[in-house]
Amino acid sequence: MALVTISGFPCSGKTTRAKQLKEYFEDRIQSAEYDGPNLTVELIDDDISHVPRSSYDTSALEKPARASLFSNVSRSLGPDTITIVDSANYIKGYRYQMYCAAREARVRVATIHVVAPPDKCREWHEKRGECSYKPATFDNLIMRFEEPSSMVRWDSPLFTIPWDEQPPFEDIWNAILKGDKKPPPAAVLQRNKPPPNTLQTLTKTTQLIVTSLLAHISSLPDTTTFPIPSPPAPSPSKSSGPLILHLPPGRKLTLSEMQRLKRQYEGVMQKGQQSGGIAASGNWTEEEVATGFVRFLEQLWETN
Ligand SMILES: Nc1ncnc2c1ncn2[C@@H]1O[C@H](COP(=O)(O)OP(=O)(O)OP(=O)(O)O)[C@@H](O)[C@H]1O
Repeated sequence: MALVTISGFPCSGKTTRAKQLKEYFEDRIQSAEYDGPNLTVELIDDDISHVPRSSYDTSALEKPARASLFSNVSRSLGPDTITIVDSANYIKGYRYQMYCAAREARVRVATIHVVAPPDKCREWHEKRGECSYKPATFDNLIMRFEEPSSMVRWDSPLFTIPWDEQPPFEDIWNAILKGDKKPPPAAVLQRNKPPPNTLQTLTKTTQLIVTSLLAHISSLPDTTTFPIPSPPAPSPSKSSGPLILHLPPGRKLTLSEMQRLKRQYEGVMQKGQQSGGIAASGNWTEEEVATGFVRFLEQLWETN
C-alpha cells in the first residue's frame, strides 16, 4: 500500500515519530469507519536490520548496513502493508533507491522529515545514554545530512514535523491511502511477453508444417497443393475442409528456403504480438499459427 520514509538528524526523534505514526495508522485501520483493505503496519528500523549505531562510524560499515535495511524494506513493500522506515535515511540517493523500490512494488510513498535543532538532538542524545553514537559520528551525520525536499519526486509528498509540534496525522494518512501512485519505472513496464508455451506453439506448428510439406513434395514431386495435416489445421469436420497450401508453380521448394520462410514468419508473428497484431491477446492456437503461415507463404509466393 505505502512506503513512509522517516528522515532526520541523529537522535532527533525519528523513532518517537515512527511509533506515533504506526499507532495512528493501526487505530485508523481498526476504526469502525475504515472500509479499505486489510492492512498491516510494519516498522523497519536499524535494530531489526541488525544495524548498530556504530555502523555509521565508517562508510565501509555503513554500506552493508544500508543494504540490510534496504532488503528488509523491499521485502516488506506490498499492497497490504504500510511500511515505515525508521532510520537516518539522510542520503538522497538512498531515499531515491527506496522510492524506486516503492514504484516497482506499485505502492504510494510519503517522506517524513523529523526536525529538531542539533543542540536539542545532542541534549536528547546525552540524556538517552544507551544506543549512543560516537561524538564524531553524531557530528558527521548532522554535517552530511541531505535534507529532503518537496521539489524532488522521491521525497514528495513531504511532511515536515518540527520537534515541538504534532504530526499532521490525517494528511499523512490521506497521502498514503488516496494519494497519487507513482508509475513504475519504464524498465519495469515490460511489454506483454507471449506466454512461454505460445512461442513453443508457434515454432512447433511451423516446424511440423515445414517437415510434412517437404515429405509431401518428395513423395509427390509434381504436386501443386499441400493439405495441412490435422492438427495443426482445423479438422475437416469443424470447417468446410482441410486447410490447403497452394505451392509456387514451376519450382521445387528446398529445406533451406522453407527454414528461412519459417523464421521470417515467426519474426512477423512475434513483432505483431508486441505491437498489437494478430495474437496481441498473447494466445496463439495451433490453428491460428497454421492458417497465418499458409496465408503468409501464399502471399509471398504470389508477389515473387
Ligand atoms: N519531540 C520530542 N520531545 C522531547 N523529547 C524527545 C522528542 N523526540 C525525541 N525525544 C527524546 O529523544 C531521545 C531520542 O529519540 P528517538 O529515539 O525517537 O530519536 P531517533 O532520531 O530515532 O534516534 P536515533 O538517531 O538514535 O535513531 C529519546 O530519549 C526521546 O525521549
